[in-house]
Amino acid sequence: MESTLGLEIIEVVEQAAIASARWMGKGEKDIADEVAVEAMRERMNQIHMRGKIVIGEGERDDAPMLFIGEEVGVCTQPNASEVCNPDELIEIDIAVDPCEGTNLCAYGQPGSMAVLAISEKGGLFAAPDFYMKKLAAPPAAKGKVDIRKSATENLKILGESLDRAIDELVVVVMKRERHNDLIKEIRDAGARVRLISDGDVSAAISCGFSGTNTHALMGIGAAPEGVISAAAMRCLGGHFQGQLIYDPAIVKTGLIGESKEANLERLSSMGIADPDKIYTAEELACGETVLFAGCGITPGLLMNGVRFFKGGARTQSLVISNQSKTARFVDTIHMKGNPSYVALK
Ligand SMILES: O=C(COP(=O)(O)O)[C@@H](O)[C@H](O)[C@H](O)[C@H](O)COP(=O)(O)O
Ligand SMILES: [Mn+2]
Ligand SMILES: [Mn+2]
Repeated sequence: MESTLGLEIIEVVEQAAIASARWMGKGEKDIADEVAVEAMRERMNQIHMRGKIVIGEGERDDAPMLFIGEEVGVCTQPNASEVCNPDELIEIDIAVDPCEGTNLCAYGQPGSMAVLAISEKGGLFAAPDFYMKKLAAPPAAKGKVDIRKSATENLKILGESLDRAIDELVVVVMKRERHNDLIKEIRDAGARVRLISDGDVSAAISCGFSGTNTHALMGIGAAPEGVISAAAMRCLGGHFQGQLIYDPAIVKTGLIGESKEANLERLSSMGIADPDKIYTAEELACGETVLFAGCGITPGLLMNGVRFFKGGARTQSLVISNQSKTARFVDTIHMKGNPSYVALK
């Protein structure tokens, strides 16, 4: 699966990022999202694969989305067996966020990316559009930090694991009212906090790479993004844990169903027997083959954003694979028509 898909999915995220980047800074988050969805769908439907969308972020805020259950790829067509070889007919699951950080894109802020994760059927946790408490940390701290522990305890463990003083640690937290106590605790423990308005996928994955000056992600973000982050962190050998949050009183932004009771019922109807379960990266992305792909829309810690020039655009993408154990940064120039020059800078 990996050898054929690895390169093609780069183009899927590249096309989504280019489409979205045309709307960068225009204050139109829904359009930036919609064009990314369309570009992603169009490019995915050219790939010889039998794909099913298991996470299509967008339900929560009525954003345009690739809907859950949607089949994508040439081999989902009725005549698939005539045009696809048997390998390509194996069903694969796909989690997408065509424009992760729509606000960041719409307002020209760093950290917006087109992202997706792929695995064989059943290899990705079909997370409901709920919130998720998350803890991401570098590989050296994997299995040592624990979401059940306090931030103070985890910072101590993190410092020991990374051989750093606590005041040399940077923790990313989303700037939300629900995190006020957490932010205070991290600062009181001596670590530094980088507050972000959106885009916790980039923050989580940055923990998997040294040199990003990002040593942990703590706090509550969206569950679908948690699964995509977990897929990347599983491939990188980093630490990721997630716990679904179903109580609107904890989330405080209000966009989480009607009541705690109704949310619990919804989880149970989805077959989630233990709503408080703490999932590891290996449980959220449990497939034998797991691939993550992302392409920067606006510049971020991991990748450059899309840069347009007269004859096209230049993108930077990242594909991470648990099979080949590679994190491949891909720098691509997309030529439009017959450009009179190709800009390298
Ligand atoms: O920033 C985010 C928004 O994603 P998108 O809708 O694709 O632009 C995500 O990184 C966050 O994980 C998450 O959606 C956010 O935490 C939602 O929380 P809130 O704004 O408090 O409802
Ligand atoms: Mn998102
Ligand atoms: Mn999105």
